[in-house]
Amino acid sequence: MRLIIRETKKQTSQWVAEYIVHRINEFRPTKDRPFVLGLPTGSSPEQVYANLVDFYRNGKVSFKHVVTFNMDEYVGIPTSHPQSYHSFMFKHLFQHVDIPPNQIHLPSLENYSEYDNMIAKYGGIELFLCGVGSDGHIAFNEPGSSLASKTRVKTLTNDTIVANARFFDGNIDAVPKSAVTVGVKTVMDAREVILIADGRGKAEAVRQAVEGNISHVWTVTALQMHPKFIMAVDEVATEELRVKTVKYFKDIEGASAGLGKPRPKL
Ligand SMILES: N[C@@H]1[C@@H](O)[C@H](O)[C@@H](COP(=O)(O)O)O[C@@H]1O
Repeated sequence: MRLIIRETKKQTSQWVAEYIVHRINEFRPTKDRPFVLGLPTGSSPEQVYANLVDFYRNGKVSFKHVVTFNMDEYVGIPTSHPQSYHSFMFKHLFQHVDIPPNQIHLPSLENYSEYDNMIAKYGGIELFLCGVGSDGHIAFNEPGSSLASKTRVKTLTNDTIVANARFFDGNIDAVPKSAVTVGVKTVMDAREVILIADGRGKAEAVRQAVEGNISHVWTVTALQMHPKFIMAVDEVATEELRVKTVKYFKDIEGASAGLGKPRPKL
């Protein structure tokens, strides 16, 4: 894995957005060979989406030949609900860029059993952008989820319901109790995964992802087995990592960017 550490969330988001733009452009997508992008919602990717919209407006990227698959959606609220992930995605990204609506996919009660097949029909996901819950869940793969899971309906843990109540005026009762989510394997099947995490509240999840053992208790740890996995985090999200770990990743990233001083002996 690569661990990219930037001082602030703003800088981390900028790095991730630039990386996505670079990957889309390098791929040279066409109508017959679109770039398939997996996407998350949440506060973590918000700034990334704002940056992608800026890149689009400045002519640096087009989404005309990009096909998207979102990772999750609540069950029990209509897609038109302001807090649905459907609404979130249109508000922050889709309505501002040139992606054709028929190239946008979100999981639902109607399509979830076919969702992994739909992805496979496009040749699989090229790049999956993820966030992570403070309990280490990816998408809505809560602690104890199978690391071999595919898209399905999951019951949300109390921790997640409490964490997401901030989007429902702090009202825990208004938060849906279940969701449709891609599985851990759905994410693992992507050719590349990039995860963004920021803030002190994610520090333990980041520690587990980087230094922990692979475990279904912290489903993010499955990504240690992914052949092409990047974590992009801000400084404060590294606070539970060992100093040595942080130094190691900063050192190799600095060296590979040609910025590094000679590597100190650890
Ligand atoms: N299902 C979503 C995840 O996809 C998201 O990554 C996580 C973190 O959200 P945030 O980025 O708002 O911290 O929480 C939610 O429960």
